[in-house]
Amino acid sequence: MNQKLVVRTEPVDELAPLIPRADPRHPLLWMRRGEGIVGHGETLRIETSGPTRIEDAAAAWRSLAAMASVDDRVGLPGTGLVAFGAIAFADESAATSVLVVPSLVLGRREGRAWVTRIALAETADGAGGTGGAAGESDVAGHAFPPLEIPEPSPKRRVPRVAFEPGAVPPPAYEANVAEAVRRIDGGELEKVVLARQLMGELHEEDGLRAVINRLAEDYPDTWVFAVDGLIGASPETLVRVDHGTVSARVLAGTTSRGAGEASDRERALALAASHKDLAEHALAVASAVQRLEPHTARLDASPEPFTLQLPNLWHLATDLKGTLGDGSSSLDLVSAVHPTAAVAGTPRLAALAVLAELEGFDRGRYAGPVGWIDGDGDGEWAIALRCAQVEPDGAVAAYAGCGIVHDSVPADELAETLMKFRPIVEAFGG
Ligand SMILES: C=C(O[C@H]1C=CC=C(C(=O)O)[C@@H]1O)C(=O)O
Repeated sequence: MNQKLVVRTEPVDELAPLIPRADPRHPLLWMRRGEGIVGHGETLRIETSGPTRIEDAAAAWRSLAAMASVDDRVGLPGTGLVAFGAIAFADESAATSVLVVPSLVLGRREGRAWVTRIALAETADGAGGTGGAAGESDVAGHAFPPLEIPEPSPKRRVPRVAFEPGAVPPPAYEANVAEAVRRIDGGELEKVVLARQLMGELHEEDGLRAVINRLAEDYPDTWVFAVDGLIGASPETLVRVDHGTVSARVLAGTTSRGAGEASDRERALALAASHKDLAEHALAVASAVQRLEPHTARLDASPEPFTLQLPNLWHLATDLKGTLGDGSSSLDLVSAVHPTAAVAGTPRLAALAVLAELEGFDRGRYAGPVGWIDGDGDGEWAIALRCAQVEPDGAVAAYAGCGIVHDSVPADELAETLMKFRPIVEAFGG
């Protein structure tokens, strides 16, 4: 007996707001501006690790999807077969990379709402399904349990997690930045992104839904995610594939918000004119373009970086848009672009070596790809920034890092990590 996935998506009346319907203990969620998908249960998971973790996940997903029988009566991004994914940053990380296929997905997009059910079914002949019309009849023959849509739960206060410096406390971070600048000046590399960690403990087992809710309320324009304990609100789209179109948003270069309107505008203007930030940004754009180009028939970048306003800071941003040239899935493109110079540096290998040496801790899934993929390979992936990994024992590790170039100043970079920690620390009640 072989097994294959049977999938049915059907329209339902409004599901808004989505977050109160998420699982409070094991939330699975991908959302921006109130739209997105929430997963419940786990029909199966794919776990990978090591240098080929993304390619292995992409290949496993391709064969699973090819065998699935899908009856999708809505046909929007995020309907039909989907998996939520979180990928470790480094080849040598001890953290696993996962694709989680839920048993129930609740989704909202473009004013429409849907429910997807995903189950494993035995195939008597061992041959599996082939999708299409035959696949649909397989779904029709499958007895899904009666549909139970989780009711929204009342809003709760966020849990209180007290964060302490973890790996690379502030003085060590400043020393790392100074050392990175020395190496850059010595010609070893052009840019390296150095991170540090905060640690805390979550004592409320079912407190994560409130954390996610706070992130979504405070940072509605970011990708709010929860996948296998990785929780965050990232402004950076690593890559998005939708019916042959490809897009990405590259971020690098940061400044604080001003206190009043005039000073805020001045800060944004200064960022847009800062040689240091423009240089840091250009390297991040170049790395993404160079890696995406071989897979696209066309790829356009916004001509000048623009300033992206977030509640906690300003970023320099460049949007990339293009068309797919080679039938890559979104995970294939994730594999091509990760890690960009926004989270590693330039040249890539030299930067990875320097960051591993200076940081000296395992980033886990921080700065790795996080998102979802569907049965056709389309999907949306962000870089896991402004995030924390919550372990089953309640340990919470939050991360933030900065791009270091030749004129970086250690105290300024340390201050920048504080700005970047703000969303996740506040969401945990800090
Ligand atoms: C590495 C992080 O941010 C990256 C993304 C945007 C801006 C960045 C910067 O200005 O340094 C970083 O490259 C982080 O938030 O931990």
